[in-house]
This record gives sequence, structure tokens and C-alpha cells, in this order.
Amino acid sequence: MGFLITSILILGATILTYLLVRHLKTRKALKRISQTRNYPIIGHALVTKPDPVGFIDQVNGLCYLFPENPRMCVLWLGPIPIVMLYSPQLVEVILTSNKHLDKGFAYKLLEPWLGPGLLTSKKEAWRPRRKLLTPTFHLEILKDFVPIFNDQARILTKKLEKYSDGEPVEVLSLITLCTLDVICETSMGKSVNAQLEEKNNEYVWAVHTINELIQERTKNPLLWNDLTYKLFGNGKLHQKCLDILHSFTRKVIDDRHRELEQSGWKFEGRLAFLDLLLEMARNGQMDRADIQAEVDTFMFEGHDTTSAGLMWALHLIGTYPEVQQKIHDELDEVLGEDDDVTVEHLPRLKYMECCLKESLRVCPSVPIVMRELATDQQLGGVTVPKGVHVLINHHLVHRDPSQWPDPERFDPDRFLPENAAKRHTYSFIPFSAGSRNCIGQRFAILEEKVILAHILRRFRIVAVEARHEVRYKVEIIMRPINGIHIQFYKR
Ligand code: HEM
Repeated sequence: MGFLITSILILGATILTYLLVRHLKTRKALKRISQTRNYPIIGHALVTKPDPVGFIDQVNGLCYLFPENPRMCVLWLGPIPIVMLYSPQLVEVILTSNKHLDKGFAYKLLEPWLGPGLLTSKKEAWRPRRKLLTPTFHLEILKDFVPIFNDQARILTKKLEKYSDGEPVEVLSLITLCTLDVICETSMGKSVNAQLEEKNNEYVWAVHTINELIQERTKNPLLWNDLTYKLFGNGKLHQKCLDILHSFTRKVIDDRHRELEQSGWKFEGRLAFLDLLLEMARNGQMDRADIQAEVDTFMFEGHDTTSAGLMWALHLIGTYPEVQQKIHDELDEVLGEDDDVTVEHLPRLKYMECCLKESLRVCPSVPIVMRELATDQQLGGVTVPKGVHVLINHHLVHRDPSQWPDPERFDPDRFLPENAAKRHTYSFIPFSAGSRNCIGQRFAILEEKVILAHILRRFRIVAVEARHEVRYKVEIIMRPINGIHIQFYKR
């Protein structure tokens, strides 16, 4: 017995010594990168702000403490270092690399929800899956979705008409139901009528709640273990969200599967993304768990990102009447009396596209992404060791003053071709970049253009909150703390 206890103690001491030596080695390697005062093992724990707003202010504030090139610094989440990059040059090194394609620990916390789907999977599993799914987002396929974007946008504007006397409306919840209907109908081939059912949508509630829980858990390494999370964290609420999210998507898959079986697997008209997944499963290229993971991933990524993008665009356009006037003029000229926004109209809505891009620059729906270094990597003259996590901060890259003079100014003209051509390719990365970029970016821009066109051709909008009044939190998506309120006036 005594021998056993001594052996366990020696083993424990050896593991702890190994971890400590490794930790001290990493600290030494990262010493030359800018960082505020921190301590071995606990890192920045003594000064880390616990609330989501304070935390992101603190993270973004580092850029003002360390504004010079190479524009990188280190944050320590306890013993774990995160190297934050905020210059296009450094971001390019990581995003163009074919080695650093894994996402790292924060995405592990997404796995109970999104499984090993495209967003979270390791590069070995990701590569063939991405190859398989990329053609389903081909522009020719996306064009078929435009009538659905129109139908759902019409329902949204009809709902907004109720408020067209200038009563302030909290817009995120209304838009989210619209983008949820869009993703279900386009990609899953199934309408869920979220917009028409007035009751609170459980799925949307669960998406927002689980986002908050994951953000809170990411900051606290003590809660990364499932058991400690269940015992001391919000494990119960997390499980409740998972049950709601998975039963919603399971039903979407089962319903479609049943419909296809009943029709003898005859596909009529446009093939939905889910149809393709089910067909791949029939051909043995995927199993049921793979389908569930991809449906969960696309349902989430495909609606929550676009609704946040549209909300921020309305807030910014509603703040600048002169910008809005130009959009109104363009819409009148391009659409005339036409009710629908057609595939032919879309490329002609050039100024509106500049406004959407400028909104994504100022308020990127996905403000940060992470990568785990697969090998040692030179960054800003320092060798950052393999295994370290790199955080790419879109919010700050989009404010690099060498690329974006007066970065806080909202100026859609920055995206006119003659101005955009002068900038570094990686200075604007709302959809990330490189081979692991957003698969849905063209879908997102088309959808946002159609919905925005429907809203702005019918209404003049006014943002209730001034820009400096809006406090936001960063979960996976960037959201305002107290919502965004807009007044709508019929044109
Ligand atoms: C304004 C809208 C959107 C924004 C700002 C956005 C942004 C992003 C970003 C930054 C990433 C990289 C994430 C990372 O590296 O961790 C990403 C990945 C992804 N996005 Fe989007 N996205 C949007 C819309 C969409 C839509 C509409 C879909 C689907 C219909 C979608 C599906 C995905 C998927 C599946 C990935 C993972 C891709 C991969 O790893 O291969 N996104 N998105």
C-alpha cells in the first residue's frame, strides 16, 4: 500500500514538474512579445475582468497599449498563453498557412453542440469534408435562393409596418427569426415559419444562451473539464440548451429524410444542402452523426452571423442620414417599381454593398477567431512555439490605422474599387481568409443585400442609440448588451 501511494506521489510530482518546466519554457519563449504584468501559472487571472463587456474592452484595449508594429501581444488565461495578432501582415502569415488549420481549445467547447462539423473539426477530417461541401455553395446554386430571400424579407417588412410610426423597435430578435427561416428553407429544404409564429422561439433562445455560456467557460480554464463544469459551472443550463438545439435540428433532418423516402428519393427542383448530405449518407460518404454535426453547424453559422450583420448595418445606416439617402437613391434607380430584388439587380446595388462591407469592418459579426500552431512559427521576429494558440482579432485588424485612416469613421466609400485596391488584402477579413475561410460568405452577402433592400426601399430608418452608447459583448458573435433599437418611418 505504502509503495503504491509513494509511486502515485512520485508520478504526480513528475507530471507537475514536467508541466511547470514546459510552462516556464513557453513563458521564456514569449517574453519578447508585448504583454502587461502577469505571473507564472496564474497569468493575468488577477486582473482579468469577469464580465463579458469588461473582458472584451480589456482585450481590445491592449491594442492601444501596444499600438506599434508588429501589432501583437500575449494574454495569459491562467497558465495558457494566447498570442493576439492585429496587423494584416501577421494575420496573413497564419491564414495562408496550410499547417495552422486547427482551431484550438475554445472550439473544443463548441463540440458538444456542433460536433465535429466543418467549423470545429480537425484538419484531417476537415479537408475532405470541405472539398465535399464547397460545391454546394456555388454561385449558380445560391442564385436559386434569391426568391426565398425575397419571400422572407417581405414577411419581415410586413411585420415592421406595424411600427412605422417611429416607435423604437428592438431589431435583432425580428431579424433573427427572418434569417432562421431563410437558412431552414434554403439549406434544409424545410420552412419552420419562425417569423409567422409570434411566440418566443426556443431554438433562438438556446443559441443565444449557449453562446453566453461558452464565452464564460472559455475564460475559465477550471471549467473546461466536463465534470467540474457540471459540478461547479452552468452545466445544467448548458445541457438544457443542447437538448433544445439538437431536438430542433434532429426533427429537421428526420422530417426531410422521411419526405425523401416517401418520394422514393426523387429530388424535385432545387436540391437543398440537407438533401445533398442525405444523398451522401446513402452513398456511404457520411453517417448520421456527420449529418447532425453539419446541420447544427450550418443552422447556427447560417443565421446568427447574418442577423448580427444586418442589425449592425441598420444601426450604422440609421446613424448617418447622408449615407442612407444615397442607398435610397440607388434603390429607386435600380429597382424602380419592381417588387422583387432579382439576381440581375444585385450586382447593380454597388453602394449598398459598400455600406454592408463598411458595417462588417466596423462591427464584424465574428470579431475573433483562433488557431493552434501546428509547428513553431516566426511571428514579428519571435519564434512562437508549436501548440500555442493564436487569436486573430478582426475588430482590431479592421482598425489598423496604416490601412484605415480615422478608423472609427463610418465611410462606405472606403470600399469603392479605387480605394480598396490600395489596401493590404488581409486588412478586411470579416469572413476570415485562406482555405479555412467562411464557406457561406457569398450566401451571406446576397441574403443581406436582399433583406436590406426590402427594408430600405420601404422605410427611412433612424438609430435610437448613438454609436458611443452601444456596449457590446463578444461571444462567438458580437452582440449589443441592451439590443439595438431602430425607428421606422414609411417612405
Ligand atoms: C455575415 C455573415 C457571416 C460572417 C461574418 C461569417 C464569418 C465567418 C468566419 C469569420 C469564419 C471563420 C471561423 C473560424 O476560423 O473559426 C466562418 C466560418 C464558417 N462559416 Fe461563416 N460567416 C457568415 C455567414 C455564414 C453563412 C450564411 C454560413 C452558412 C450558410 C456560414 C457557414 C460557415 C461555416 C460552415 C464555417 C466553417 C468553415 C470551415 O472551417 O471550413 N457562415 N464564418
